[in-house]
Amino acid sequence: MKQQEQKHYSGFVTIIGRPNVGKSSLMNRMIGEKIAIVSSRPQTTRSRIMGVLSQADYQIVFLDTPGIHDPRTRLGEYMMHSVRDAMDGMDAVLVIFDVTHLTDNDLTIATDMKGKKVPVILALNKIDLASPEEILAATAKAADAGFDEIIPVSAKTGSGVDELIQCIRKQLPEGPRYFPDDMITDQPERILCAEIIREKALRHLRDEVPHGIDVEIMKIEQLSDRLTEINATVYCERSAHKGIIIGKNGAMLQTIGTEARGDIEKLLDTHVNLKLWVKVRPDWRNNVSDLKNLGYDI
Ligand SMILES: Nc1nc2c(ncn2[C@@H]2O[C@H](COP(=O)(O)OP(=O)(O)OP(=O)(O)O)[C@@H](O)[C@H]2O)c(=O)[nH]1
Repeated sequence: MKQQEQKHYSGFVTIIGRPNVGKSSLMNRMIGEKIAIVSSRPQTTRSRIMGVLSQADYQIVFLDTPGIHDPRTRLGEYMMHSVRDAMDGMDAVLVIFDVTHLTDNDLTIATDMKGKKVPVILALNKIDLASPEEILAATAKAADAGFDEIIPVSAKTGSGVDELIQCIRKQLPEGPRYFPDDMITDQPERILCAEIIREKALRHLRDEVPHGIDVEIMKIEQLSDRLTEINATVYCERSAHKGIIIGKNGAMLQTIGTEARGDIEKLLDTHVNLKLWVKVRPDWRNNVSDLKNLGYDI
């Protein structure tokens, strides 16, 4: 007797939230791999990053967008465009709030979304930092604001994450596998490598060098089955920053390089010979041709 074919569900889900609420962390937790970079500085995520979660009977394609914020520079405007684009053609929207910093302004998103006719799921993240009473109060506030599906989660501990995935899965229509099971992201390796280096740089330099850091991969060359050579340039806006990034006798750059190399070796599954340079590019964030050179699609 022919077995009845199992139904398959699939869809595109955009992730929206203010900077630093944990969008990248939550997506990484759901996908189970490190795709989006995570740092404690707001606005770490600059471009749309796709993550694919494939199971036997469903496939969820996530788009991680930059946080909602005021456009102040051209880069900021670009990020706002990504958020708007990310809403089009979506099967569901995942809104993420930080349960410890829930503002009335955040809650107006529920009203903004009402007209969109897309299922909206709210993840209240960072519940590991809140008491049960605080979580209950935040959930009640969000329900009053009009959110129908509210799931308290912690990207850090994983609590509530399975429930969140099931809630998203229930919103998906029947559909095909859009991507092969083993594909977890559409980001080219050079972007992932650049993001890893930028994450390490931001982690060590968060106070000394503000946001004007970017990384460009100049070369990725596979020298053998077991060794890849990567040359990358770290850009900063001021010459004073260059010295800080390099550090005393090159110590800071070496620390960034060593940490980045470890993560890149895991990602590429080969040994990596990583060479880093630091260059000053004044005002790169407002310069369209520099943004294009750095891979921003503007
Ligand atoms: N305690 C706790 N910290 C978290 C949790 N989720 C994220 N964080 C931390 O919050 C900070 C921001 O996390 P990200 O995932 O980079 O946040 P994001 O929303 O993607 O940030 P942008 O890229 O700036 O939009 C990092 O320091 C994370 O470690 C959580 O569930 N609990």
